[in-house]
Formats: sequence, C-alpha cells, structure tokens
Amino acid sequence: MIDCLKMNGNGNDFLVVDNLSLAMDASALARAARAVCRRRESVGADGLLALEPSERAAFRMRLFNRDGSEGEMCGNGARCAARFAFDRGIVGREMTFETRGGDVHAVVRGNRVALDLAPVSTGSAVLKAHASVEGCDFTYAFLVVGVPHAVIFERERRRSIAEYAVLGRALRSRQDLFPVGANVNFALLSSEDSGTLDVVTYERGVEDVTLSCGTGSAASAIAGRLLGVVGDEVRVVNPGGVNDVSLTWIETDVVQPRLEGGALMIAEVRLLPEAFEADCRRPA
Ligand SMILES: N[C@@H](CCC[C@H](N)C(=O)O)C(=O)O
Repeated sequence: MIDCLKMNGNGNDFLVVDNLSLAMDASALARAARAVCRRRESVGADGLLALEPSERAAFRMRLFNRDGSEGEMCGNGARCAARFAFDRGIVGREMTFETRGGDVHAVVRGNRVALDLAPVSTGSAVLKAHASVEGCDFTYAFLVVGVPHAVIFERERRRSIAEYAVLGRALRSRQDLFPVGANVNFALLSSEDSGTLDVVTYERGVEDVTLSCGTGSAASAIAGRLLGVVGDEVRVVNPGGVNDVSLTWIETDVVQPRLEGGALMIAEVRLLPEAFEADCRRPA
C-alpha cells in the first residue's frame, strides 16, 4: 500500500508521493504512474510526482507522466510539490528544490505558490518554423522551459478541445521536428486585454490536452514576448485556471520566468493493490 496526496495545479492533476526514503526506484515509479494515473479504472491523474532526497537542495522533484515517461520539469506539478513539502513539514514555506529541468525556488502562501523557474535560454529558441499536419499549416515557436514546447499563436479560437488533441498529437509525433517530442501550446492573444493569453496545451507523456500546463504557460509568455505580442507580465488563462507569468531578463537572451498559481490538496489517498491491476472486466 502506498500513501499519497491527490493534488492539482489549475486542474493539472497529480498523485504526490514522499519517496525521500527511496523506497521506489525509477522503474517502480514509472510502473506506478502508468497504473494509477488511468482515469476511471484507477485513481486517475495526469502524472505522478515523487519527492526524493537531493544533495544540494531541499529535495528533488521527479515527474512521471501518465504513460510512465519521465518529464524533466513540470510547472503546475512544482507548485504542488512545494505545497506538499511545506504541508508535511519537510521544508519551510520558502525553498529551493532540484528537478532534471533545473532548480526551482518556491514560496508557498496558502493554496497559492510562486515559483522562480530555472533561467531559460532564448538564444536557441526558434521563433517562426512551419509544419503541416492533418491538412493544416502552422507557424510555431519552439523553446525549452525545462521541457520542450512548441507554441502556435492563433488568430481565433475555432477548434474544440478534441480537435486540439488531434492536432497536438500529430504535431508532437513529428520526429523530424521534435526528436524527443514536445508539448504543443495553442495560444490566443486576448482581444480585451493585451497582457492576457488564452492557452490550450497538448502534453507529451499525458498524450492529451490537459486543463493547464505551467511550463507551457511560461513558454507561451516567453514566445509571445519574443514575437512582440505581450510584455513581461502575462496572465495566462488555461481551461483549468490562471497562471500568472512574470519575466525577468538576466541577459539579453536569458530570461527567468516567475510562475504563480494555485496548488490544491484534494485527498489523502491510500493506494490499494487493485489500483495497480488491470481492469477485471477485461478478458485476459
Ligand atoms: N504539466 C506540466 C508539464 C509536464 C511535462 C510534460 N508532460 C513533458 O513530459 O514534457 C507543467 O505544468 O509544466
């Protein structure tokens, strides 16, 4: 039996486990993510977050996506990990922790968390690349905010979430463009407020549109700033909530994104053996 906490950051939902004892290795965590993140058949989540010891920071956060792949970084998940660590008395309300996508500084205030993400190099960002999938032509930007992100600026919202899922999956699968895959963000500049972006993200590893993506919100804000459509303060509206992004330029081509948003504690969960089993209704 494994005890964990069901949490979500703007609807991007996770099972968070204390693995400070390293009781589970990477393959056990990947297997657990694949099993327990199944919707309906198990608990259901976009991913599993594990807190592990770090030699140089308060702890190390690891993210295992729903398909068991390990993502280097997760913005909404990092807020959940920070609140989990504070709530469990592992750290004080202000902390720095390690991820494979760089160190994160976090401050927890109630159910909101502000993160200073690792600096992002914009020198290697691609601003106007082209791709055609499913009969549609896209111009996209590409940059790495801990994990790889493509950002497509649209003029209008004329597609359903299901249609974004099809297009996101087709784009993300283009090995010639994205050898390690990519999260695909469809961004729309608000017609009412020039500092607001509406963003829908298809996530690698979840292999679907999620209700929010924190690094996708930051990537969209950075791409928008580089393209001159937004400034350094960007309100990113996702289907699951708002991520406030603030950009501080450390050098002309290095930016530090601050990401602020919610991190909700939903339930204490004790995973029972059948959470890991295949659906008993299916024939063997
Ligand atoms: N939802 C996350 C991003 C998670 C990583 C992604 N699925 C990947 O493996 O690339 C966020 O909030 O940043």
